[in-house]
Amino acid sequence: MNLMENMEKNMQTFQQYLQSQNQIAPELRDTVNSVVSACLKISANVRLGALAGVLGEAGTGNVQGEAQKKLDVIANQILIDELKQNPNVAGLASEEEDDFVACNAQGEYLVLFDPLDGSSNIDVNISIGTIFSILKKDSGSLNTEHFLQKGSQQVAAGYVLYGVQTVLVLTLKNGVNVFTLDDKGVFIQTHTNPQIPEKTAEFAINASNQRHWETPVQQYIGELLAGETGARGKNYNMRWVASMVAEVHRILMRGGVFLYPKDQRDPSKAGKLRLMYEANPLGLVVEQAGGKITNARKNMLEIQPTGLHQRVAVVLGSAEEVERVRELHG
Ligand SMILES: O=P(O)(O)OC[C@H]1O[C@](O)(COP(=O)(O)O)[C@@H](O)[C@@H]1O
Ligand SMILES: [Mg+2]
Ligand SMILES: [Mg+2]
Repeated sequence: MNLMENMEKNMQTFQQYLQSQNQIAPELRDTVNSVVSACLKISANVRLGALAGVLGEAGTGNVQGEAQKKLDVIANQILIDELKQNPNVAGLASEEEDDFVACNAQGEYLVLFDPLDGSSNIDVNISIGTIFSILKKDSGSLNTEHFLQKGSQQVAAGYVLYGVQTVLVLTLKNGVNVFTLDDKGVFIQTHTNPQIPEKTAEFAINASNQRHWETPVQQYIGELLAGETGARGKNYNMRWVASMVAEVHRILMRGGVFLYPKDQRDPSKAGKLRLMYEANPLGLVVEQAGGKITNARKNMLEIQPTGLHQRVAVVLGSAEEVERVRELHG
């Protein structure tokens, strides 16, 4: 079936979808729209890569001591410029900014984002993405406390995956919708309410860290690797893209379990991934699609944040596997 025939099957554009969501405030819809507009601009840069001179190192580092790629910096600036222009946005927080950035005093919403997730894949043409979380701002002059809300309080969240196809995945807390970027630069709705199956036989973990894992993770992965001869009684396959956003999309489309556990490389760190702009927004998408997300002990979305750049252990995906990991952690 070609694109025209597909369009005739009443597939709606992202704009039509957003306008139809009148259960949410117009100001929130407008905020979501600004994030998506910024992602379209990021997508244009990602797509051209070396032709636009945007690959390679920026030569700078972020607050977390990570080297920034040129595209990390470009994507961050595109989002900041777009969001500052929107009167509904009170402030933003980004992986690439030390502190929050105040936007418009009268704004009611806060946007938190990882401008580009999967930085190690930028220069090698493997899927990367922008992850975003939107919170409602409480009254008072803007301070860090306004941002430190539990994941369950997010009012919208999602990601744009710059992959083989560019897809926008959005939840407004009434399920999940997936939109695919067409050849005219328009997002068209392509999946409504995908469901993550409860059971799976596919897992994702960076196995090069095995010697640093804690006992419950060693035990869990041991069970999976034992396959049909072990306690789980079935064979498992493994995938590791090294872009969490791409792993989550695979899990959204066909199930699976993803782990980035706490390990002993740096015992002072609770994990590698960040709660506010990686785990929470992707967690809301996963939960809205029937999956689960935990820090191996409790529901991710019920963790009270203590810092904008707080790190967490992450286990997410098909419910049966996430529950097994939690069980092994006692
Ligand atoms: O290189 P590692 O340790 O496997 O880590 C990969 C993980 O790091 C991340 O790239 C972290 O995100 P950033 O690229 O935004 O820093 C995740 O997307 C991914 O799952
Ligand atoms: Mg990231
Ligand atoms: Mg990043």
